[in-house]
Amino acid sequence: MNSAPLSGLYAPSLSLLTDLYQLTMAYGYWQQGLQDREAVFHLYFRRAPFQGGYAVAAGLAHVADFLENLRFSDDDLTYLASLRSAKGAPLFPADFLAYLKTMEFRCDVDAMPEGTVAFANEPLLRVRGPLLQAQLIETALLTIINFQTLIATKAARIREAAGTDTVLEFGLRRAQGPDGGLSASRAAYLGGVDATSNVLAGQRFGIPVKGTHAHSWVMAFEDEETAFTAYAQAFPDDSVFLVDTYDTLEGVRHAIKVARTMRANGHELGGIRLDSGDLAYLSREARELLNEAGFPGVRIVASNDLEENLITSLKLQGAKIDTWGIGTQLVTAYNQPALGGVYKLAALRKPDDSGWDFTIKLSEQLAKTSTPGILQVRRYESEKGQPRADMLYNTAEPLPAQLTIVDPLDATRRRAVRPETAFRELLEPVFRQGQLVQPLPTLAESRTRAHREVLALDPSIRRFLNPHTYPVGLEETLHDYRTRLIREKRGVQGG
Ligand SMILES: Nc1ncnc2c1ncn2[C@@H]1O[C@H](COP(=O)(O)OP(=O)(O)OP(=O)(O)O)[C@@H](O)[C@H]1O
Ligand SMILES: O=P(O)(O)OC[C@H]1O[C@H](OP(=O)(O)OP(=O)(O)O)[C@H](O)[C@@H]1O
Ligand SMILES: O=C(O)c1cccnc1
Ligand SMILES: [Mg+2]
Repeated sequence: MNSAPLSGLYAPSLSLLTDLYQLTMAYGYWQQGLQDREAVFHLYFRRAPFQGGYAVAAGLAHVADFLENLRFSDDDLTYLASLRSAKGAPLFPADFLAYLKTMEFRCDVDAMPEGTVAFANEPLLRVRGPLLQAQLIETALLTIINFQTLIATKAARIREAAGTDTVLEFGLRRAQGPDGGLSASRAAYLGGVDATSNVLAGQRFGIPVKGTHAHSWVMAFEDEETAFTAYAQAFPDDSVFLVDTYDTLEGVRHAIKVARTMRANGHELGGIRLDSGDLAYLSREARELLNEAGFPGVRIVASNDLEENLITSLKLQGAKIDTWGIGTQLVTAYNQPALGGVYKLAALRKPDDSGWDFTIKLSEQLAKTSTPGILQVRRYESEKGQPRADMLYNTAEPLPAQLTIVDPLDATRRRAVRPETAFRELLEPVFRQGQLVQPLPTLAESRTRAHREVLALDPSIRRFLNPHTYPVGLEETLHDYRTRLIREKRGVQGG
């Protein structure tokens, strides 16, 4: 069993997609009789990626798929039974494994729909249910949501830079392995690219697939013109010629020559691709050559280690590029290869079932201290639908009539909410008692949402350099409660 088949990616038996400590804690909870104590966890990140001002939530569809299929197969249990303690005894006793065998997922999950714009410290997802189960799923939820949210956010930034130009994702060859590539293609599409070169992603997720040809195609023929002619023969209406194998502008001239023959035969060349050199200069020169030759409709595709800042710079330089092909920088999130999303316990049912104990994780840094409660995120919006401020509040406590939002890092910064301000509640029911409440949005719908939500943000929050911090605060009574809890846990008797 040294090479499990890759074809099983996202297939039913991913129940062991977890860190060992989730299972050892599960056994411990079970041994202590705590397995069914009701618990609430929140999944959130503490800082938006890429030093940006926002993130695009992604991955929920795969989380739902994982949770719907969460059950331990005989193979899973056989494997767990084979694990040994330091002294060689079984790590997990047979009666615990028997418990896992019959266990059925029955948590409630509320989450931001995919494509929702999210900010630091806001729960993207909330899990409520038996402690053992809610804990057990931590790692799978984080690995799915951290990566897809990261890549969807990168794609949204690239979309921002590219404006209405076409963006193609070319990353599979440089992705973090086959699953990295597959997840990245999905998240990149959700975040705003138009198509992918990844055919498996096209098949699995219905993403449009697109592409040109490689240098090796040109090198396989005696000269460039022959290579272009041959490609046009194979794809008379779908040809984009890569022109930089030998000399880029010579390549453009060869492309024009072949394009003339194509036109004489009733076909049009789709585009040319530039993959090296000064893309601003070469694209301008190529555009002029193509226009002069009567081919203003032939598109110019550019690729070569592109990302949002380069696209912005090339546009400022007057580059004449219609389509951006982006690989490595997008699918590996090159400049920030991980999102630090975390999953924290925020409430536990009292042992006598008389109410909740709200829990907090302290940190030296106030920014890393968690927020207790059963949280909801309320987004206040202007009449035009522009987000103004987000408020986290505890749904387990009554809300006061007059709402005030407090900045958790500086309690002197507060704003009163005018009662007539429109708002949306961002966490929506996804699972109840382990059952999917309703079908999730399609990938295309989530992509539309992402586009709409990012564009609704003020440009000061979207900009790449030193973006403005979007206001996210705690409802005042929650803030006061959290402050009290921090004092108590630190052993300080506060008023
Ligand atoms: N006008 C430009 N302004 C800023 N950066 C550019 C410009 N044109 C290209 N670049 C970027 O500069 C980097 C280096 O380009 P260059 O063509 O030298 O790279 P290369 O990968 O070595 O090319 P080759 O395939 O010929 O080896 C790439 O990331 C490319 O996208
Ligand atoms: O640069 P990326 O954003 O990752 O885009 C994908 C790259 O993959 C292809 O070639 P490859 O890099 O394999 O070879 P090349 O650089 O010699 O063209 C393509 O020509 C791009 O350069
Ligand atoms: O179709 C292309 O042009 C392509 C595909 C993958 C990587 N680079 C380019
Ligand atoms: Mg390259």
